Amino acid sequence: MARKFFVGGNWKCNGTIEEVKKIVTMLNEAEVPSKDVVEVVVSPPFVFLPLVKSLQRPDFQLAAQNCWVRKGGAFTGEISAEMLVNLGIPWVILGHSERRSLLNESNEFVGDKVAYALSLGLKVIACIGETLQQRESGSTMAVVAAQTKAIADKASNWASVVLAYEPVWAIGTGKVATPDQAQEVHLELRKWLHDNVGAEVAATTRIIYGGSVNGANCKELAAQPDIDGFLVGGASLKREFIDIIKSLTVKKSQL
Ligand SMILES: O=C(CO)COP(=O)(O)O
Repeated sequence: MARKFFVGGNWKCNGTIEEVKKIVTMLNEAEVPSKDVVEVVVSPPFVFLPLVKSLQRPDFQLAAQNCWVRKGGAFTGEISAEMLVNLGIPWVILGHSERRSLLNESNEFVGDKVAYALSLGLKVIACIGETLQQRESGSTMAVVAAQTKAIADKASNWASVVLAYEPVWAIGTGKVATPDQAQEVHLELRKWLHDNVGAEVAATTRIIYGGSVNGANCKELAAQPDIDGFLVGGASLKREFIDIIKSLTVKKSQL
C-alpha cells in the first residue's frame, strides 16, 4: 500500500486573528491535489483552533501543537487530549524539539503523551531529531532510535502515527538537510521500525521531514523514496506553503 503524502504546517507561537484569517483565506483559495493524494494538516496555536476550524476548507485537517500527558484536571495552563477530541481536532503534534529542549520534555514523557493521545483516538505527529552536536559526534541514529523506542514502547496504534524527523540543527536555521542526509535517516528509521515493531508498520508508517523546508527545496526532498511529506514551520505561514503541498511529483525510486 502506498503511503499517502503528508504535509503539516506548524504555525508555532505565531499569528493574530487578522493574520490567521489571511492565511486561511490564502489556503482556501489555493488549487492543490485532492486529499486522496496529499493529506494537509494545519496546526495553529490552541487559541486559534476554533477560528481556523470554522473557516478552513473541508479537505484540510487540523492539529494541536501539544496536549497534556494524562486525563485533564488540576493542571493549570495545560490543554487536555479530551478537549481536543471534544473540539473535533483530529491531530496533535507531540515531542517537538522546541518543547523537548525548552521545556525539558523527556523521551519517556513524550512516549506517555503519544500513548495517551492515541488511546483517546487522536492521530499523532510524533517529532524526533538530533542536535548538531549529536550529529557531529556520530550519534544521530542512536538518538532518533531512542526517541522512537520511547514512543514504540507505549504506543500500539501505529496506523495513527506520523513520524516527523526534524533535525534540531535544521529547524528555523535555513540550513535544510540535504535530500541524501534526510533520506539516509528516514531509511534507517524505517529499518528500525521493521526490526523493532514489524514489517507492516515499517512499510506503512509515514516518515516526514521537517527543518527549513521551503518552496525551493521541497521537490528534491519529496522525490526521495522514504520521505513521505513534511512538517513545515516558517514557510507554512507564507504562500510558498502551497508549493510545498504540491511538491510531490515522482518518487526517485519510481524513476
Ligand atoms: O520545527 C519545524 C516544524 O515543526 C520546522 O521549522 P522551520 O520550517 O521553520 O525550520
